[in-house]
Amino acid sequence: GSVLTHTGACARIASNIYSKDLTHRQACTMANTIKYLGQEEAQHIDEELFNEYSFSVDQLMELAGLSCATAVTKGYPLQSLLKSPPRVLVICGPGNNGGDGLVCARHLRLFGYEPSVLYPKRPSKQLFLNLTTQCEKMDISFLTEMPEADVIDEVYNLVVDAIFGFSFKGAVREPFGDILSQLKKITVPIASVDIPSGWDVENGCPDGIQPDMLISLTAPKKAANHFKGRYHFLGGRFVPPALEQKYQLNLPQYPGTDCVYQLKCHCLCGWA
Ligand SMILES: NC(=O)C1=CN([C@@H]2O[C@H](COP(=O)(O)OP(=O)(O)OC[C@H]3O[C@@H](n4cnc5c(N)ncnc54)[C@H](OP(=O)(O)O)[C@@H]3O)[C@@H](O)[C@H]2O)[C@@H](O)CC1
Ligand SMILES: [K+]
Repeated sequence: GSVLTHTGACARIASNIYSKDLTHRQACTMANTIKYLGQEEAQHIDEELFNEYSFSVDQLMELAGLSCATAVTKGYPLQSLLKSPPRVLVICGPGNNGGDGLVCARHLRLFGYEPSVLYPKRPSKQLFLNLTTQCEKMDISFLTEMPEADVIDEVYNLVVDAIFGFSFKGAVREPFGDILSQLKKITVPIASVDIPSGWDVENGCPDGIQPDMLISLTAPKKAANHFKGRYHFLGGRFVPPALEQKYQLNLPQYPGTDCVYQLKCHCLCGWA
């Protein structure tokens, strides 16, 4: 077939599907060449990183959490925050997504923010105990219960959602149902780690939380096609080229030594 530039391909696909039931922006997102992963594919890549490439969870989680904290500094720089002190609420779930949240909180502290962590269901694995101790030793406070939505709006500048990632399945179980229903009521922005929590990993969730920022780790999951917030970042700059090729991830070139890449549409639709 004919060789199209990225911009040409994006514009062509967008114009073909725009007239159906998609917004121009959704069409452009889909037309982007970067691969959006299904749930099983994301889990296979994860297993391969650990089993074939011999990474440890701690290593990748550190880079994932650093990416999330860095993305927060780009979308919500300290000097732009409306409330002082620069408080951020980080909500951590029971799996590795929650671990990313703990790492993110620690780096946010180093970047000058004042994170508080809500970590209601803590696994007993040493990794999570260590990450918790590291936060405590850095004067990061742990909340004993989820604040009401109006309290969050009053006290915090934003919420980092590190509740569920790509292994989420089925109906939300407590205490996370209550937590997510408070998050649906807040007006301060939500930054979601990897997947907006409570969303189906592939199909999203039309009446779920609506984050302002999404940090996709390794590669976006299919749910990201339904993301309507302002900032979509790619993070987790640790994918070996051979693995990227095997799964045809078509990842963009991260700028210089940056650990995040801001995803935007490259056609001329004006979405930036
Ligand atoms: N390779 C990568 O890219 C890297 C990925 N990384 C990160 O790991 C994330 C994936 O982590 P993961 O596999 O540990 O699972 P995750 O999504 O955190 O949650 C599972 C937990 O949630 C629970 N749970 C599930 N469904 C539920 C429900 N309906 N209602 C309530 N609870 C429910 C379930 O609990 P249980 O079933 O045991 O009760 C389980 O404990 C990924 O998204 C990324 O952020 C980085 O750290 C490093 C490199
Ligand atoms: K999440």
